[in-house]
Amino acid sequence: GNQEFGLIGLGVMGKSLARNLAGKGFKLALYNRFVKNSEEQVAEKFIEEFDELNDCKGFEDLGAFVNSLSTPRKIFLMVNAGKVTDLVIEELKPLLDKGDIIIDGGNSHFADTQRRMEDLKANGLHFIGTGVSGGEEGALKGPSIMPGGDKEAYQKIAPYLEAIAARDAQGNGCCTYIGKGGSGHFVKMIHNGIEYAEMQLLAEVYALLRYVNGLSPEQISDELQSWETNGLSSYLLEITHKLLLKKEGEAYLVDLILDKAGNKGTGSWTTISMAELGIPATMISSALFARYISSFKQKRERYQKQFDLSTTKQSQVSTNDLRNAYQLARLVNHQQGFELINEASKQYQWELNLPELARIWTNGCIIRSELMEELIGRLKSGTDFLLTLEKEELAIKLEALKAITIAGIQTGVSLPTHLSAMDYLNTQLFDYPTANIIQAQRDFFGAHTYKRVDDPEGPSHHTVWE
Ligand SMILES: O=C(O)[C@H](O)[C@@H](O)[C@H](O)[C@H](O)COP(=O)(O)O
Repeated sequence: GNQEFGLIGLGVMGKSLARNLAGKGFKLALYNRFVKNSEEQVAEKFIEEFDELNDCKGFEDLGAFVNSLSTPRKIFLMVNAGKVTDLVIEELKPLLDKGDIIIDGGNSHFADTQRRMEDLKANGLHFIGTGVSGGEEGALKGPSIMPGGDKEAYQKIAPYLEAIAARDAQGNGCCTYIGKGGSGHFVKMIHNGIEYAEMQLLAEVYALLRYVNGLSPEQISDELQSWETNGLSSYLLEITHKLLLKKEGEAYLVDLILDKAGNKGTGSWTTISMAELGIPATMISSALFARYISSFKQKRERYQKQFDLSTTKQSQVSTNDLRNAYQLARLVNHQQGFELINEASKQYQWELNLPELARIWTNGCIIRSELMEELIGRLKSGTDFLLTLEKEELAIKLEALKAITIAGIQTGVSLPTHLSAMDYLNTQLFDYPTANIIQAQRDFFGAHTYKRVDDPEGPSHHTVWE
């Protein structure tokens, strides 16, 4: 066939990516399985809707779709992660020829991607697991793309992915070969983890301004907008100050939204991965668990009703402190996220290029921000971003974070990510050992032994404690 690139799955992201690709002049074959009880042919109907899709061909027959593609075939899957992805791959396998390339753009788990890669390799087929970030609008106008897997195969699809990607400050595509195996989906997973904590930090800032300072959503929106000029600009800050202005009649829409946060899995995968890799990205796990706690709405209501405790009236929090605390907590969040990626790169021998990863996250993706621009440089000297701070600057921001977390504790306003940033910093910056007690307790009940401070590299010791 003559169609140069195939795309399977015309959901929200699939349609946006197809229009983006076609808008760049690529001749696409589009496939969407038959939708029950609907006469319409999804792909054909979609093609009729948009001029830029004129050179595209739509299919409901997978065989015809495959035959319409020039070889080696390049087929992009934008279907739900998990079983659906395996199903589509199983249907495709017998129709493909050696050297053909399947690209999975869904939010797949990196272990599934590695499994699929090995299975398809055994059939002479290439598999690229790629993170795609930016939501519906990003996919249409330029997402951030994180492809991992077979480098040779990537060279063959790079022209398509790099053409549709967002542009960084130098005009280069926010798409780069991430590394071997499931590394593309792994870094996308961590992207989402960092996203969770960034979103939660902003929700906590909102809570203090709303419930302690008594500001209206509009006033909070103004305050957050003013932060954009203080090196804090980010996509998430921007959408947060925008959504606070949305009204339904006289009511603010945010006041009509039930406070039970959903999740689709990448945050929990990140939390499992940090436990396996031994990297305490505490802010991400705190953000995930904040969503879990929020989902137990009735239980929370029962507690509030049964105990009806009053909280200490706290004077206003200083917005200066709030901004400084937020800035420091964001740095901790990004440091923890990149430490996790760095450790995975070592343990899984992926040799990831972290400054380059930060570069493709400067635009198109959900965590794009001014800070990410700065991190490109900082990552050249490792992931210890905190160490690059001036002592005075750190001391000022630490005082602010302390004031903010105390305000939360005083008033009962839950601040899980600000608090985990505060505690993470306390453990790093101040020498109040407690793990010696843990070691003694472990040795007491399980003879697990311990090292001695006067001989840290020496033998392990066991004590008969009683
Ligand atoms: O980078 C992105 O474009 C988003 O992160 C995208 O992948 C999706 O919106 C998340 O999966 C939402 O995740 P939750 O449903 O878990 O919040």
